[in-house]
Order: sequence, then structure tokens, then C-alpha cells
Amino acid sequence: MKIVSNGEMREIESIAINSLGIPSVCLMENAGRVVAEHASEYLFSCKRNNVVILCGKGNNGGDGFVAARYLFNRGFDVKVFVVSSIGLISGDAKKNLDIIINMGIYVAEILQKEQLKFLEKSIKESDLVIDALYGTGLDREVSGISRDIIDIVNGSGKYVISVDIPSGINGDNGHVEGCAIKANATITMQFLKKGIAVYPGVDYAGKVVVADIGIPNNLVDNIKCRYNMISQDDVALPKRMRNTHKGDYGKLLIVAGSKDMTGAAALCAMSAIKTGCGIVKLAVPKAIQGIMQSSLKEIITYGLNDKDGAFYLGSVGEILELANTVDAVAIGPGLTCSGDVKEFVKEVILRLEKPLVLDADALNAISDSVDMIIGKDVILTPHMGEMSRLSGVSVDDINNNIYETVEKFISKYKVTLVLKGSRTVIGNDTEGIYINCTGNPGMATAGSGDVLTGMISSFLVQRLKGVKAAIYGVYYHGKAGDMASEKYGEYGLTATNILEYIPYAMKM
Ligand SMILES: NC(=O)C1=CN([C@@H]2O[C@H](COP(=O)(O)OP(=O)(O)OC[C@H]3O[C@@H](n4cnc5c(N)ncnc54)[C@H](O)[C@@H]3O)[C@@H](O)[C@H]2O)[C@@H](O)CC1
Ligand SMILES: [K+]
Repeated sequence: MKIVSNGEMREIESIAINSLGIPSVCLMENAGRVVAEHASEYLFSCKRNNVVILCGKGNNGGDGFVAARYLFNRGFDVKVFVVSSIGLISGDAKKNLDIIINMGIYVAEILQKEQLKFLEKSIKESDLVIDALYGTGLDREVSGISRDIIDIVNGSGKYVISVDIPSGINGDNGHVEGCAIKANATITMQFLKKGIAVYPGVDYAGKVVVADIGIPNNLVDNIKCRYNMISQDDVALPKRMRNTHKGDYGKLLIVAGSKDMTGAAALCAMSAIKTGCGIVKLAVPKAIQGIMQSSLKEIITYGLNDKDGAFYLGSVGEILELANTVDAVAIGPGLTCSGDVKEFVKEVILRLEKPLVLDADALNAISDSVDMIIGKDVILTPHMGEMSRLSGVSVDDINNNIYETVEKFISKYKVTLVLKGSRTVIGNDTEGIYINCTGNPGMATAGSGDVLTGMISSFLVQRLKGVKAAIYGVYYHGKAGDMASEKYGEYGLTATNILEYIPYAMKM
């Protein structure tokens, strides 16, 4: 599903209006009506009646005026507060404002602090607040009286529906511009907006409904839109042919583990095999091969020369030889950062010509020399801390500028990046950016990343490349986690539980 920026939405709207001839006032009508439908549904469900609609001076406010008309016609008690001088409202919004004034619907301007008391009282007596202050036209920090109003709404405990995007959230990047409405639900028009696909915007939007307002969806093809939300259609699994054998489903080499971290290697290898690849070869330090072999029935294990239970430069030759027998190599889970591991990882990456997946300690190993991955066929799977080390950007800044951080990184290093988080962002320079919304907080647990690496690597050897392998892996990892959480709950969920549910997630 495509995700659009403010500018892209304006472009699409302009094509709809100017090239197709859809009157802009019709789009506003559809937007306002769909908001009223959701509002009515909520009010009917709790047998309530009183609605406060907060409208700004732009078209977002215009949608609010239309919603007011429909709700009034359905018998609800509607109060509209315009946070602007009414004389400043123009165009379609003005037409709709005039209509509701003519109909006798309550409309009041809120321009001064003294008027806030009455607004606060009205919100207190209301059952629902509709937020139509700012939409995609927000172009600066929220200040003055709007700030007070947003504070009143957020402190009221009332059910809030935001029109298009919670007012105060930047539609392009999800930033809170000074302050923002905390909505229970957001009815967003025609396409999901970038600002509510990632945090912090996600937190403010509540439940998001993408509403059809009559713009043909294929207009998005006319613009160079690179952002997508992963949907089930993006990760369709091909049916397996009857006459096949394990060699048809790829061979993977996983380089993982050290004497204190055998579990990471085991989880990664088992995830890869459960995700469908034909053969998984697991290279571990010799010191731990015995334990690994006894517990991993479906995996071929190799014990390589080691130093103190970890890989070292002396293990590189064997890895390169093993790599000749596979389609791709995953390096990282449980390697540790001790001894010569860093040098070992760098040497392997430099000399390997296979598609690579780098995770965990392999990412830490290259964080002082990221340039070495330029030109390589690599998927990197950092969490926020690892991304911070790779990019030199603080975790806070990454969280506040997810898109920018990802775009800068992939444009500089020309790799596929999987930036893990509650909304994992995946992308590379040529195939665009994908955001995942499967998964749950229970998956923030040790070993969850090792499972993901196994899954992505497994798809990589099953003839999916770069971004495709990554989105399949991330989506089904989240789905398996969601199914596991239904059984175990979020608190007790472990990486082993995610592993257990991989087959069921993929079967669905
Ligand atoms: N894109 C579409 O196809 C459609 C859009 N519609 C609505 O139109 C909205 C966009 O309308 P507009 O472009 O008029 O923009 P908005 O209604 O979001 O707001 C623009 C107005 O707010 C002012 N403003 C911006 N930031 C401010 C701030 N921080 N403090 C005070 N004032 C501020 C601007 O100067 C401008 O006057 C969408 O979000 C959506 O709700 C719908 O009417 C239907 C169709
Ligand atoms: K809004």
C-alpha cells in the first residue's frame, strides 16, 4: 500500500481536480461525510450525542464543516469552534462554513484566551471531539491559542477523531510540531500519510482508517512515490512445485555463535530452516560445535578453528571455503565483540563475493569502517543502537528522523537496510522504502533479532533479493510474533515462541 507525503498528496489531488475534473468541493464532501460516518458509528455504539468539532482555517477545517452538517442532520448535538477569524476562511471551506451557518448549526470563533473557558466547558460536556484544526497543510510549529486548545483536548479524556492526520503531527516525517492532538482514531484521506506510518506520529494517530474519497488510487502511479506499507499482497508465497527437492530451495551458510552465545546461532539456524530454505549450514567456533550439533537435528554444523571459544582471523579460510557451497551467507548472531572477532568479520566481508546478511556483532564490527560495504550485495539489520553506531546519529535523533536517517544511509552505502523497531523500516536506493506493521511489544526480547536474521536469509536463498527478501522476512517475523503473543501474551513471549509460530504464520 502506497504511503504519501504532504507534497505527493497535493500533487495527486491536483491531478484529480485539474486533469480528471473531479470538483474539489466533492472531495471535501466525501472527506467530511466519511468522518461523520465514523463519528456516528462511535456515538451510536456508546449511545451518546454531543460532538465538538474543532476547525482550522484551511481545508482540514472544511472537512470538519462538512462532518458537522452530516452529524447535525443525523440528530446529534453539534458545536463547531473555528480557531481562526471566520473572515479568513475561503474557497470550499468557506462554502461549507456558510452552509452550516445557514442551517443554524452552532458556530463560534475562538480567537482569545478568554474564550477558552467556554470551549473547555463544551468539551467537558461533549462525548466526542473531532479534530479538524490542521491537516497536510501544517507548515510550522503549533503556537498560541491552538496550543492551549490541543492541551485542553488531550487533557479532557474524551474520545477524539482526527481528520486526515492528528493536528500538530508533521505529515511528512511524523514529528510533533510543538504539540499535537492525541487521537483515538484518525480518518486519513485516500492514502496513508508518511507522518502517521512511523513514530511518534503512530502514537498520536490511534486507530488509522484510510478512507476512500473518490480519488482514483492509480493516480499514485503518476508520481514518484517511494514509500509503502507492507501488505499481505506484497508477501505472497509461491506454491511449492510437487516435483522438487531441497536443492531447489537454496543453501544458506550462517556464521554465528561463541562460547557464551550458543542460543543466538541456534535460533538463527532454526528460523532459516523453518522459513523454508532447503539446506542450512551453520559455522560455529569449534568449542561449541558439540552442543550445537546435538540440539539442531535439521542443521549441518561445522566447528571452525577458534580462539577462546570465538572466531578469529584463523577461521577466515574455512568460512570462505564453506561459502563456495552456498547461495548466501548470514553473519553476526552471537559472535561477541571480543578478541579478534572484529578483524575476522571484516576480512570475511572483504573477501566474500556472495549475497550477505549482516546482523548484531557483525554490524558492530564494521561500525568504524562502514565504507567497506559499498558495492557489496548486503542486507544490514540493525536495531536502533546498532544503527546509531553505524550512522553516528544518536538514538533519539534516529527515532525523530527515521525516514531521513534511512534515506541518507542507503543513498551513501547503496545497501538494503532493515532498521528494526516497532515500525521496522526497510529500503534501498532503487526499490523504495517499506514500513512493516506486523509485530507487537512482546517481541522486544532477546533472540528476536536472531530469528529475523534467519528468516530474511532464508528468503534470500529462496530466490528473493534485497528489499524483497527483507520485507518477506520482517512481515512474517511480525506475524509469527503476533500469533505467538495470542497464545503466550506479550510478557512471557520468547524468541523460541516466535520460532515455533513461523510455520503457522507462513501457512496463513
Ligand atoms: N488532499 C486532498 O485531496 C483533500 C484534502 N482535504 C483536506 O485538506 C487538508 C489540507 O488542507 P490545506 O492545504 O488547506 O491545509 P490545512 O487545512 O492543513 O491548514 C492550512 C492552513 O493552516 C495554516 N497553518 C499551517 N500551520 C499552522 C500552524 N502551525 N499554526 C497556525 N496555522 C497554521 C496555513 O497557513 C493554512 O492557512 C487535508 O489535510 C484534508 O483534510 C479534503 O478536503 C479533501 C481532499
Ligand atoms: K486534523
